[in-house]
Amino acid sequence: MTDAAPDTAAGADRELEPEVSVPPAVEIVPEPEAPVAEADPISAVASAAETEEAEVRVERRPTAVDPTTSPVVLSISALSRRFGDTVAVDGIDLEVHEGSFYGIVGPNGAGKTTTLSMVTGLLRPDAGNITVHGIDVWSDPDAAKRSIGVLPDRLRLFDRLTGAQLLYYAGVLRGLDSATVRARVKDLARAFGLEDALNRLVTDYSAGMTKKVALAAAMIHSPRLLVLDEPFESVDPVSAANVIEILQKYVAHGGTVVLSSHGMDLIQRVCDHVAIIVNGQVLASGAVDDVRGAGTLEERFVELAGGRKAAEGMEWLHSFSD
Ligand SMILES: Nc1ncnc2c1ncn2[C@@H]1O[C@H](COP(=O)(O)OP(=O)(O)OP(=O)(O)O)[C@@H](O)[C@H]1O
Repeated sequence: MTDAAPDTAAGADRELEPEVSVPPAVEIVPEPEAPVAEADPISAVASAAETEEAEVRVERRPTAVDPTTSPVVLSISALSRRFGDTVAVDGIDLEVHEGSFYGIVGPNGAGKTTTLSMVTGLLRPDAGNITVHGIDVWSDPDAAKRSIGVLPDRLRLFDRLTGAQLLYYAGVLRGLDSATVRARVKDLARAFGLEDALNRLVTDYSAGMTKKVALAAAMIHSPRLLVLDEPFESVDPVSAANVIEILQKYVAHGGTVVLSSHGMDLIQRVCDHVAIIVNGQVLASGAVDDVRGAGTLEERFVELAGGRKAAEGMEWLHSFSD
C-alpha cells in the first residue's frame, strides 16, 4: 500500500475530468489461480452495466472452485471483543474457503460489524486469531490487508473529493499505476451506474450512491477477499442486482466474498455458506441449505434469534393525542 504511484488525488481530478483515455478491458477480478468458469475474464463490470436489462432477481451460481473443499482464505478462531461491560463478540470461530460467497446474518447488535472490523484490521481484538491467506491480520497487517478489499460500516469517506477523485485515490493508494486506475474507474463507474456522478462531490451523493462508490473503491485493486458490511443497505433493487452479478463473476473466478446483510432472502439465494451470529456467538454455520434445513433461512434465523416480540404495551400509539 505504501508503494503508491506518484500521482495525487488532486492530479486525478485533472486527469479524469475531461475525458478518460481507456486501455483495453481491465479485470476487476483476482488473478485466477483456479481454472476459470467462463471464457471471458470479466467484463463483469461491463456486462453488469446494462442496467435496464439486468435481472433483478438473481440466484446462486456455480463457481470455479468448490467452496467446501478449496483452500481456506479466512480463518477466525476464538475471536472476542468487549466494549466496557458489553460483550460484542464472544469466541467466534469461522472458516471461509476460496471461491465462497459467505453471508453473515444476525439481529441488530449481534456483533457482525465488530467481527468484520476485526477481520479487516480496523479494530483490535481482545483475544483470538484471524488469518487471511495464512497471514495473521494483527501481527502482519500490511501484508494481510493487501489482499483484502473492505466496505466498512458507517462509511467515513473523503467526501470532499469527487467520485472520480475518490476512486483514483483508492487505486493509487493500493499501488496501481495511473493508466490502470483510470481504466478501472471507468469500468466501475459504468458497472455501478455512477458515470454521470463521477465529477460530483461524494458529499452530494445519495446514500445508495455513496454505498456504491465505496464498494467500487473496495474492489479497485482486485483483491482476493472482499469483506462487505451491509453492501446492499440503501441500494435500489436494480443496482443491487448489478452489484450481485459483479460479485458472482468475481467469485466465479476464484475471489471470495464475505458480506453481512439483513436480507435473508438475498443471502439464501446468493450465498453458498452462511453464519448466524446471535449475542456475539455463532449459533449456526455451514452451507446455506444445511443451515436452513427444511425451512427458509429467515425461519431458521427467527428461531435462533429468539423469535418476534409481540407489540404489547404500545396501545398509546393508536390513541392519537390530537
Ligand atoms: N465502539 C463501540 N463502543 C461501545 N459499544 C459498541 C461499539 N461498537 C459496537 N458496540 C456494541 O457491540 C455490540 C455489537 O455491535 P455491532 O455493531 O457489532 O452489531 P451488528 O451485529 O453489526 O448490529 P447491526 O445489525 O445493528 O448493524 C452492540 O451491543 C453494540 O452496542
